Amino acid sequence: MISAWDADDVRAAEAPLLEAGEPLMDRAAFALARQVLADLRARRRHLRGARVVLLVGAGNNGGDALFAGAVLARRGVAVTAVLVSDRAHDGGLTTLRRAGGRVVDLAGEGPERVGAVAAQAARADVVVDGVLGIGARGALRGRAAELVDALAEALARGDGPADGPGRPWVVAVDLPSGIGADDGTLPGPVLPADRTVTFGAVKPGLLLPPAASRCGEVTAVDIGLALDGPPALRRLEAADVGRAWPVPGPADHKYTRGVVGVVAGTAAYPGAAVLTTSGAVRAGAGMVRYRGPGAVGQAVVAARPEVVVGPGRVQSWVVGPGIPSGPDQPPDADDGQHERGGAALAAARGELAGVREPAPAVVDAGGLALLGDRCPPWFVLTPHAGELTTLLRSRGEDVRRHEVEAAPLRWARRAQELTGATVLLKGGVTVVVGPRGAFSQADAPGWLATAGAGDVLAGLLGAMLAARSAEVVEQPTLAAEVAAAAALVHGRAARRANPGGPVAALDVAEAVPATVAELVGR
Ligand SMILES: NC(=O)C1=CN([C@@H]2O[C@H](COP(=O)(O)OP(=O)(O)OC[C@H]3O[C@@H](n4cnc5c(N)ncnc54)[C@H](OP(=O)(O)O)[C@@H]3O)[C@@H](O)[C@H]2O)[C@H](O)CC1
Ligand SMILES: [K+]
Repeated sequence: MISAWDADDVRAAEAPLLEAGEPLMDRAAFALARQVLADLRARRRHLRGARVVLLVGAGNNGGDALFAGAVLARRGVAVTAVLVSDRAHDGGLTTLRRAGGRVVDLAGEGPERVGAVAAQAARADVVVDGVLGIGARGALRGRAAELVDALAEALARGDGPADGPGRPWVVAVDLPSGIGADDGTLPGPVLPADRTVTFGAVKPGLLLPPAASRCGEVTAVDIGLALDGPPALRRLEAADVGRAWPVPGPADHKYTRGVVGVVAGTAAYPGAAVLTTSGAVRAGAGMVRYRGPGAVGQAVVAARPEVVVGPGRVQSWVVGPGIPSGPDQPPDADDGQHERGGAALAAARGELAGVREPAPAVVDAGGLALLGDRCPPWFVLTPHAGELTTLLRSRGEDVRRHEVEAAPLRWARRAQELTGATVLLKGGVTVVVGPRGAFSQADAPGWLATAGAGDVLAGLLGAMLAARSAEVVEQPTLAAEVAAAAALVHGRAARRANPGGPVAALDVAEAVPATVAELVGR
């Protein structure tokens, strides 16, 4: 598992060590230099003649870059520091100069110099982005923003090193300058990195969309910080999911393995019912019960003979895939699924006569219109950005889809606050927010953005929740972890279904058993 802490928590952890005179910046700078040397060696035969340009801001982020540059200069690398602010770390500057590094004071020169300096940086083997770290406030501004824009243009133009691979390798110091360290937003220009060397702890912004796509490979460096509070964000890895997977034993039967109730699909969208039940069956549900129109039930059983059509005891519900909602639907467009879904959610709340205990519920697509005011945390909503926007607006938030996509953690958190449910926001990177803490999962290939993939995820998640039904109802934070695990399995199944190529949603469901076997077998 990867844990990420907010910038303030990192600062609080740094403070006592700085007080005690611990050389945190030296540790950071040496680790950064070591990584840049390794990256240089991977890109060219000899260090001699290699060129590195440091983009240096006003604070300690720039300090890290300057001290690291001095280490490189002492190894024979031609190092140039470009100062983008009227201040720079004195000690770092002195050390770099003593080591033979050059300094260009771009902040002190006119804007006409920006293009030339950007062109010089574009010809370097490595550009080290040391403009801003966790001290950033808002979008990159001033000469730093001008230089990042000009450099991005030069790179897009194809400028690159004379004697090395096509373009400079960009290494971000602590984080790409200008991203939201805690929320992963991109308030302004950011120089995309090929690698981010982050110190003390991973910051949430490195794992969250949209900023995560600008970070490249994240290398975390231990500089001796003790972060003992709860992380702001976590990312499950394969081993975490394999360890937690409920492997059945000789005493198990379908009810201990978990029965999933599925209310999905309509005569107009029967495929969603097949995909959702397939996801549940292939994830190892003890049994799947389908609720819906007769013709759809027949299509489901034809595709998945394991599925039972009709009512009965369940340990989790999946409500909504393929069920239309919204004001522009003709009244009978849902084929009675709104009523069935409403009853299922009442049962999941433990509020339906004759139902013994509440059960976790996955609420997707048209099911989101059936929620009522408040939900228990064992309800997992699985909207995409458009559905989340509709949900938020229906609860009084004046938000647009592009704003949700620009700040997914913020708006998934808001939806969790407004509904009480656990929220899994689907996207290239999946963000899950529970009553305490959040997850970000980046397991899915872009190929998974295909019709029906969300239906398979809903069924897969339904089976995983059913397998731990009582636990999930008792522990309010567990649903978020199970949802993050489902996103990991879903993404890995898509990769397994057709590595590096297109996948159909049903292929993803078919690949789930082998994916789970590999995780459990680790
Ligand atoms: N604390 C330590 O000893 C260690 C810190 N590490 C590294 O240090 C940075 C954090 O350094 P800090 O000096 O706190 O802040 P930054 O370097 O990130 O930013 C400093 C200045 O940048 C200016 N600023 C702020 N926002 C913007 C913006 N949007 N655009 C342009 N410039 C901006 C601001 O200067 P002003 O003159 O505008 O006030 C800031 O003062 C951390 O990320 C690590 O890299 C070590 O790694 C560990 C030890
Ligand atoms: K930086």
